[in-house]
Order: sequence, then structure tokens, then C-alpha cells
Amino acid sequence: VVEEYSAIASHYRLKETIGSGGFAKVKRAVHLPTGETVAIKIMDKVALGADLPRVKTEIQAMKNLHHHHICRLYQVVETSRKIFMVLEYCSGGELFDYIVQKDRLSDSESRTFFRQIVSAVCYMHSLGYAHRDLKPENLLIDEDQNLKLIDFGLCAKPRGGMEDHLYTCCGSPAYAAPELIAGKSYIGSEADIWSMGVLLYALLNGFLPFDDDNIGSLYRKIKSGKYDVPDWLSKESVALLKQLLQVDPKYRITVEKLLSHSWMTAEMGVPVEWQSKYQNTVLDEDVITELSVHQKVSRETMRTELSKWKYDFLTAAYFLLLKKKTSGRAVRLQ
Ligand SMILES: CN(C)C[C@H]1CC[C@H](N2C(=O)N(C)Cc3cnc4ccc(-c5cc(Cl)c(O)c(Cl)c5)nc4c32)CC1
Repeated sequence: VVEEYSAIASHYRLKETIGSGGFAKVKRAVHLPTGETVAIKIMDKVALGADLPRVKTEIQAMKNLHHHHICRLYQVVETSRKIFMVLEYCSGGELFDYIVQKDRLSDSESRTFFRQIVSAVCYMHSLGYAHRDLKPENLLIDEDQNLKLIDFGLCAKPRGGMEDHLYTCCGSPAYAAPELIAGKSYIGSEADIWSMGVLLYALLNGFLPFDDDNIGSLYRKIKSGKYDVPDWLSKESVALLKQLLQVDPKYRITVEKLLSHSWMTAEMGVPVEWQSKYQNTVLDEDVITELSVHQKVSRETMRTELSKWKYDFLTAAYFLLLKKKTSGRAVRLQ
């Protein structure tokens, strides 16, 4: 096994498998130079077959998406047979499991999480991306109880911008918008809004608004747009669900309106901040110093190399040292 993983064994110590999804295996690992924990998504190119383009889509999207509620891509290693994606580790696991173990979340805990989801999705839409597979399984919790959006294999960046129509029917049926399962052309961002309605319903109730073992009945329920309203739901949350789960996308609330909806701002008083908290343009001086000393090159050379964002060992070392700095630990390489 080791020789297959030799490409990353030099900089990472692989630990246990933490999950596997379809054509990928995800292992916990330690980035040796910084000691930071990461997740490494390992894919076999032969086994991927026709799914290889999805991986390229995910990698390209994640290289452009830098947001505190989107799982960070640190490094990509490609060998003749394998693709490795080194990713931000989320110790809290899937939001899905969190909801199941708590049965359902309170209005205020749902609000805290849902604001983070809206922040990540609004940021994606502002860059012209639609996620298209929003569900609790694709939202991970990090050690600070922050949500991180994952799995960008189905995301789309329509050529002509967000108004451009998409055609491929994808994502998970229970979260899919009516226009998407009707096989009509649809707007990615509008379909994401519907999925967020299903997500919010799942947070508040602990079960799905539209559910059926038979796919035909499930589709009928989705197209009807009718769902139960349990008596524990607050009036404002019911109003918001109604605006998210509009069968006709032209009556569905827009993400801009969502940011300042009364249920979203209750208790918090401020609309959702969707801009990224990550500083992408200016490189951090402390990290440059540590890296240039460690690599025995001038700061100028280091700055030039880092600005190429090759998502190689250097990009990973930069992001992981920056993460150490922001969590108050020494910016030191071992
Ligand atoms: C059900 N899915 C299709 C796969 C599942 C694999 C394990 C993973 N995981 C878990 O399930 N823990 C319980 C631990 C865990 C911890 N940190 C993670 C960090 C990143 C990712 C990750 C996984 C995939 Cl497939 C991605 O595309 C991206 Cl962008 C990120 N998964 C992590 C992860 C969650 C998803």
C-alpha cells in the first residue's frame, strides 16, 4: 500500500479512513511539517472512469472558492493512477449525524447553522457557482462548531453566468427542486434556494418535508409543494419555509432577500455576512518569513512562488501555517 501513497507519504502521515463516498476514500492525516491534521480524499483514476470530469470540476471549483464556511482545498497530488485532494479537516463530522442525534434543532440553533449555510451559498452564487447538491451530508462541523460546505463534484458554473439555464438533472432527489426533477431547464441558484428550504426544514424538524420510498410518489410530493407543518415551528420559520419551498421558481425568495429575512436576523439583529473572511490577495508576512527561511530562499522569491497558487506542497504549507497563526499557534515549520 505504501508505494501507492508514496507521492504524499513524504509530507503526510496517513491515519485511519474517516469515510468513503462513492468513488473516493477519505483518510485523516497529519501534515508533517506543521503537525496540522488534514483530510485526504483519495481517488483511483481507473475506478473513476466516466466520473473523472466530476473530480476535475470539484478541484477547479475549490481552487476558486475561498470562504470560512467552505471546506478549504490545500493541495492536489496526481500520480499515474491516483488523485489525492488534501482538504481542511472537520472534527465534528456531518451535520446530518448531528441532527439525527439531537432529534431536531431549536429555532436558534437552526438559525446559527442556517446563516452559515446561506453565507457559503451566497458567496458561491456571487462567483457564478451553483452547488446543486446541498444536503446535511455535505455540511461538516469543524472544531469550533462552524459549518463547512463540501462535495463540489456537481457544482456548475454556467458559461453565460448565473442566469444561464442548466440541464443535467443531478443531486439527491429529496432535496431536488421541482423544476429540476420535471426535467425542465432550470437556474442553478434557484434550485439551490429550494434545497436550502429542504435543509432548513430538516434542521427544524429532524425529518424531510418530502419523503417516500417510491421515487414516483416522492416526485409527486415535491411537485405538489405540500408538506407537514409541525406545531413546534415558529410563525417566522413557517413563513420563511413557505418562501423557500415555492414550487414555481419565479415566486421563490432570492438569496439577496434571504440574507435579511426576519427569521434570519431575529436575535442576531444583523443580516447574514456572505463575503469571505479569508484575505486572498495579500500574502501573510509572518508565513512568508517562516517559509522563506525554511526553504532557504529570499522573501521575494517565496512571494513569487506562492502567488502561482500551484496547490502543491508550498500552497498547503502556506494555508496550514496561516491556519496555525489564526488559531493563535506559533507559525513554525517542524
Ligand atoms: C458521504 N460523502 C459523499 C462522503 C463523505 C466522506 C467522509 C467525509 N468526512 C466524514 O464523513 N467524517 C465523519 C469526518 C470528516 C472530517 N473531515 C473531512 C474533511 C473533508 C471531507 C471531504 C470529503 C469529500 Cl468526499 C469531499 O468531496 C470534500 Cl470537498 C471534503 N470530509 C471529511 C470528513 C464526509 C463526506
